[in-house]
Amino acid sequence: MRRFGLSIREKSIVCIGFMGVGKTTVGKLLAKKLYRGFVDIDAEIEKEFGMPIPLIFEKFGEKAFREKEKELIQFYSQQPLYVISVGGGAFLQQEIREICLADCIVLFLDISWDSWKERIHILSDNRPLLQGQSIEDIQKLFVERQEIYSMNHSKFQVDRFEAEEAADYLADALKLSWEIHAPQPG
Ligand SMILES: Nc1ncnc2c1ncn2[C@@H]1O[C@H](COP(=O)(O)OP(=O)(O)O)[C@@H](O)[C@H]1O
Ligand SMILES: O=C(O)C1=C[C@@H](OP(=O)(O)O)[C@@H](O)[C@H](O)C1
Ligand SMILES: [Mg+2]
Repeated sequence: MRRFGLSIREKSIVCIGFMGVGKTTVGKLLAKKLYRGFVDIDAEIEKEFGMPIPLIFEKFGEKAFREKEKELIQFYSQQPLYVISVGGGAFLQQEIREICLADCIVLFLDISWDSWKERIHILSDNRPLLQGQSIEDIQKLFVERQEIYSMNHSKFQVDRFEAEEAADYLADALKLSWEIHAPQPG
């Protein structure tokens, strides 16, 4: 069921963006800085299936993964005061986009292709959509996905920031915007 009437301070923050941009890492740090709960949807999916993501894809298929992803995001997006890191493909599903954009603060972590390429060697192992793909195919996916990430409330370019610095900046910026949007006395 939907919760209505959450103030901007209470709404959960949903981190979106391409695989490997740092949604899980930065989201976790941000939650700590804002004294919020943290949930990583991929980690929850792994717990529910009792196996890592590549095995879920292999045994049950991407469709089953996406169904569980939707179910969990529909639940957590209705909880107040979380930072929710979703997988890079979650926003492909219209129902996920709509519920997150309606009820949460959607934060797009963006990165340039040149910076992203430097991370590829640490990413392929547990990301089935990167496995066996040429760099050209991955770049195509990267470019195609920009359109779904453009549906956000706020965007942060992570390229030149360490995860800790990015979380610091984001926590300060969010707190400032909450001050600005706070109801004025009288
Ligand atoms: N700002 C950053 N600078 C450098 N490396 C980062 C940064 N954020 C995350 N990483 C590293 O990139 C990898 C992917 O990060 P992760 O948080 O899992 O991304 P995502 O959840 O978006 O797929 C991890 O090894 C992480 O340590
Ligand atoms: O972009 C995607 O379709 C996916 C991204 C992954 O999460 P991260 O974005 O956290 O790597 C994970 O959900 C799964 O491998 C599919
Ligand atoms: Mg992640």
